[in-house]
Amino acid sequence: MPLPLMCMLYNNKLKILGWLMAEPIILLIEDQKSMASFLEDKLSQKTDIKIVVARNLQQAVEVIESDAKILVCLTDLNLPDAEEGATVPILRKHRITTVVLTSNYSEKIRKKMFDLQVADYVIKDGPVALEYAVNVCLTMVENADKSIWLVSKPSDNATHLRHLLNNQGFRVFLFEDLSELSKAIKGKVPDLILINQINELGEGKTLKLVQLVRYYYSSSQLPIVLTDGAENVSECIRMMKYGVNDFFNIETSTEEFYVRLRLNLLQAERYKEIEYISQTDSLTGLHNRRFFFEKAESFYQDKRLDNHFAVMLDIDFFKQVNDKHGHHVGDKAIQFVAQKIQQHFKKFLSARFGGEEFAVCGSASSAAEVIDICESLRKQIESDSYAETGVAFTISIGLCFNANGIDKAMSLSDEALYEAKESGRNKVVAI
Ligand SMILES: Nc1nc2c(ncn2[C@@H]2O[C@H](COP(=O)(O)OP(=O)(O)OP(=O)(O)O)[C@@H](O)[C@H]2O)c(=O)[nH]1
Repeated sequence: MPLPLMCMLYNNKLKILGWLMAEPIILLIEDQKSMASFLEDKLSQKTDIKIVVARNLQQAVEVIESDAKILVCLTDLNLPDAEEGATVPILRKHRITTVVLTSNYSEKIRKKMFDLQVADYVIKDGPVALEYAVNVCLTMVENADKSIWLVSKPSDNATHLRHLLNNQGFRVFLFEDLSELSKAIKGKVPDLILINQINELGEGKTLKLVQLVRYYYSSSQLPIVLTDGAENVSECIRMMKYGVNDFFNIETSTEEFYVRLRLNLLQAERYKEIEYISQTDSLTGLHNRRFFFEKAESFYQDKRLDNHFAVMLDIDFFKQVNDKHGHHVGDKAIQFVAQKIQQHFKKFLSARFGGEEFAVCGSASSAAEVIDICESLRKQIESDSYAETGVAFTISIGLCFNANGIDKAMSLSDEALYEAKESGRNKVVAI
């Protein structure tokens, strides 16, 4: 049922505390005005998600009971109407991922908070800690998009690990044996695999599992973390030589577990970013030349595929586009052609080679299919370029079929492109 809007005036700004429908928010519970606005500023510099500030437990409860979807809550440990973390059981009862901030360190309270399954417990002892608290909150929000495969037989330990992962907002999938996992790994992969105890799956099975995962994904692409007791440390270290990224001693603290997970996930994310940058042309988002040759090479060697084709294409008189209309219009023209190549050749491998030169290769059902695609691409550029980019231009296309290897394919399609240019441009030539 829609709730009425609830508002409060804070720092001369109107904060809306209720919505007509579920709106994702970050809830910040902090009684000190200056601290609340500092944290709110820091959060809003880093996210567009709405931040709702409550100054005490009563206001927080109003938000919790509204229709808002609370992605994460950053709460002060002591509030005027809730001392020593009395807010936390209420937040946890509503399954809200909770990060606790406190000014005084107490081991007893810290332990109590982790027993209440908070995602983190941060001591407000300076700007670095506050920055950390803000980053942790945002990491919790991002975790909702991350999946972790927990490999374990059902046990108390597995349930405990599952709770720890859920408290950090991860989506958790349980795998009880190797055969289940070997089927799943060929589909959508998780962000991390967590193996609960080395002998859980049976003698030698953990090594098989690690080898299986590593056959498909490197340790930079998909981290594997192993948890076990102190008695199995040497065996776990041995697994790290064969492809396990990290080992976590189950008897140590929850915080250590979370830090290790975060670092492993972060490393994999950074690797993905670097991999993407190294394979992609930044102007168009198409693959770059290096990636194209790497992929095309293996593709040409695949004997199961036939009807190989390779295309080279280039914008006609592109120098004039730049000279007459400026470099930024030239860039727009390149982006427009790239977008159309992606649409017309979406089943195939395409790339920008540099400048206004592009390439495509693949295995088609027939030569006629490829010639048709090239013709419709050429026609669309001719007819739509002016409306889309502010300058009318055309492209020339050269292509070849069944060449002996990608290098030969590229040089033949380049010859065909040269012929298309020499014989008047704005045409498709196949050799
Ligand atoms: N805007 C823009 N221009 C680029 C980029 N890379 C290369 N160029 C320009 O692309 C032009 C290439 O021109 P040419 O190779 O001489 O060929 P053309 O004028 O297209 O003539 P033909 O291919 O013979 O039809 C040069 O003016 C380069 O400066 C880029 O990333 N952006």
